[in-house]
Amino acid sequence: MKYDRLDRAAIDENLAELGGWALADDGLSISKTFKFRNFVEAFGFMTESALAAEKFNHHPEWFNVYSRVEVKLTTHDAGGLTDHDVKLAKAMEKAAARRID
Ligand SMILES: C[C@H](O)[C@H](O)[C@H]1CNC2=NC(N)=NC(=O)C2=N1
Repeated sequence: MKYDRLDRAAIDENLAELGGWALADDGLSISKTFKFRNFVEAFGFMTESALAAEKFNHHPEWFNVYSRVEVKLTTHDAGGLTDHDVKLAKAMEKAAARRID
């Protein structure tokens, strides 16, 4: 397990590659809102993301209402952003193939 915090240059680089993720004002987390056609699609995304999270032992903070899932990623053990957040964000992008915007 690597808990090294990413520096600002690494964060910016990864955010540019990921697309659509916003860095929090305090620089300690990234977030993105995913929209789906309905609750089943949103929950499918959450299910696939949950399996990736378990595999990585790295878990999202998230909030779901019907077809919308708001996601926030941070590494609690490191008090900020690490490679683990980037890895989970990439897995969530894959899981969100059926998003509508
Ligand atoms: C004990 C367990 O391995 C740790 O608490 C893991 C679990 N999932 C985690 N998820 C996230 N997002 N940050 C962590 O620091 C973290 N730590």
